[in-house]
Amino acid sequence: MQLIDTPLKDVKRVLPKVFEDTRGWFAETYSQRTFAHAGLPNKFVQDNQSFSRKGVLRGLHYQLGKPQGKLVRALTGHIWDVAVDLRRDSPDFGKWASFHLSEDRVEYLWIPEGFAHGFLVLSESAHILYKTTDFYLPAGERCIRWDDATLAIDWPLDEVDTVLVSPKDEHGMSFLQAELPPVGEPVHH
Ligand SMILES: Cc1cn([C@H]2C[C@H](O)[C@@H](COP(=O)(O)OP(=O)(O)O[C@H]3O[C@H](C)C(=O)[C@H](O)[C@H]3O)O2)c(=O)[nH]c1=O
Repeated sequence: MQLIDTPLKDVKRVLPKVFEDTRGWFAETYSQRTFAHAGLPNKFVQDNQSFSRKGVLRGLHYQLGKPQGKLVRALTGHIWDVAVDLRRDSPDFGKWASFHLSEDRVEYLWIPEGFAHGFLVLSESAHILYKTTDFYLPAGERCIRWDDATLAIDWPLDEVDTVLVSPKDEHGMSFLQAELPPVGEPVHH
């Protein structure tokens, strides 16, 4: 398994070893042992999967109270995935980075607790699978608007005809008003 650093401290691209043969390919896409050896968290308690059509934008979401580290993968389709560092004690506080996740490459994006996460679907549709390090806590859910002026994320809107955002996300907070994770959030794995 290969780990690749990203422009954001602690966000990693994770590429499991792929065994190709004349039939196709096989990969151990998750192994508690392999992740532990690589120094990645290996205690995931929930798997999520969402299906979205082209132009759907989900995010920017994070959770207070039970902060969730996320291991994100595109099973089908192609997304423009975004992580935003909300950790006030991080040198990358307020910084975002984007990543192409697609069915063409067996790749996870590891996004630690303390980040907001979102994605835009660029393909006709996409199935996104992600593992989380803590359970869903509806009362702890927070949303920062995808088009927040301070973050100024340059979503590739020219690659989609329309953008479909949930009513909840339409009413997200601005970055400057958002209730941010407490500093030094206990990171548990
Ligand atoms: C996140 C979640 C949602 N739900 C229920 C609550 C709603 O009735 C329904 C859809 O939820 P929501 O509209 O929040 O789904 P997304 O907009 O895809 O939210 C996710 O989108 C971004 C990209 C993320 O990184 C988060 O994992 C998550 O916030 O599923 C659950 O039952 N469990 C869960 O863990």
